[in-house]
Amino acid sequence: MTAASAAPRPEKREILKVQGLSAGYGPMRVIHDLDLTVYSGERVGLVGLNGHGKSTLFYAIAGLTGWQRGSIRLNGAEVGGTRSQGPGRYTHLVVRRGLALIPQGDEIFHGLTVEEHLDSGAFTPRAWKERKPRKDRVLAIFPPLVKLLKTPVGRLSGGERRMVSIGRGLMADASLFLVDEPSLGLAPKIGKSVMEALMSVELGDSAMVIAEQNVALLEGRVERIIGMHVGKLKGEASVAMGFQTRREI
Ligand SMILES: Nc1ncnc2c1ncn2[C@@H]1O[C@H](COP(=O)(O)OP(=O)(O)OP(=O)(O)O)[C@@H](O)[C@H]1O
Repeated sequence: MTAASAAPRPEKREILKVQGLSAGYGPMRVIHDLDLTVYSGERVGLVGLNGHGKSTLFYAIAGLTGWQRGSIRLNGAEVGGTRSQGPGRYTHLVVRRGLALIPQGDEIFHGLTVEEHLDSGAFTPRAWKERKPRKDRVLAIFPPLVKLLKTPVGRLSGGERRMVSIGRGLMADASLFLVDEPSLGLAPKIGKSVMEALMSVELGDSAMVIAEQNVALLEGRVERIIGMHVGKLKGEASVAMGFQTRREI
């Protein structure tokens, strides 16, 4: 296709707009007055050391922290505000607005098969209707799972379980995928291949934020890397534009 006949790139859209977000658990404030915007089609790395609030930011977006205040707009709709009725109370509404959270530590069920896990990720009516082509796409991203579809996940290796956990998240009909430390606990080579698989996901109009402690796994692979330090964001740099990524973590 020539440049002249190529379809114009769609305008990038604000998928997530976080403004003035603070969040924590009980008396503890983990996230401090944080702002973040994520656009359609981009993969953003969120890098920070253990305990600096990456998971808490994801939980706050999902409405799973003990408390939070500030604005979180997902696909233009406010899903933030002050939550006083307990973690998880509004999470289904955030999910309906387009969130898929792929949690740290897999959260899988040992007795269920790989296929049952993948199908469980297609829980909205639209995703369920399209689950066959969705599953094919996930299996193309994680080919080792093809032969394991009928195997209970309790029998899989750590790397295979991570593929199942991420694959289940990718089955969702979501526009924002939050992936929490996909390489955690894996051998370096396996962690790298899981990260490469995430990079091969066709985002289309959706977006992905990947929390990771190891900046080297993200460098040169994502559009932006944002450092997180004691509950605040810092050190944003565009790697795709050829700038040197800062290691402010
Ligand atoms: N459910 C919870 N209840 C109370 N405190 C929590 C809870 N989850 C996390 N914390 C605390 O919040 C702080 C930030 O933790 P968080 O898990 O968000 O950091 P992180 O950057 O994701 O690091 P990690 O790699 O450990 O997940 C830590 O002090 C942690 O102990």
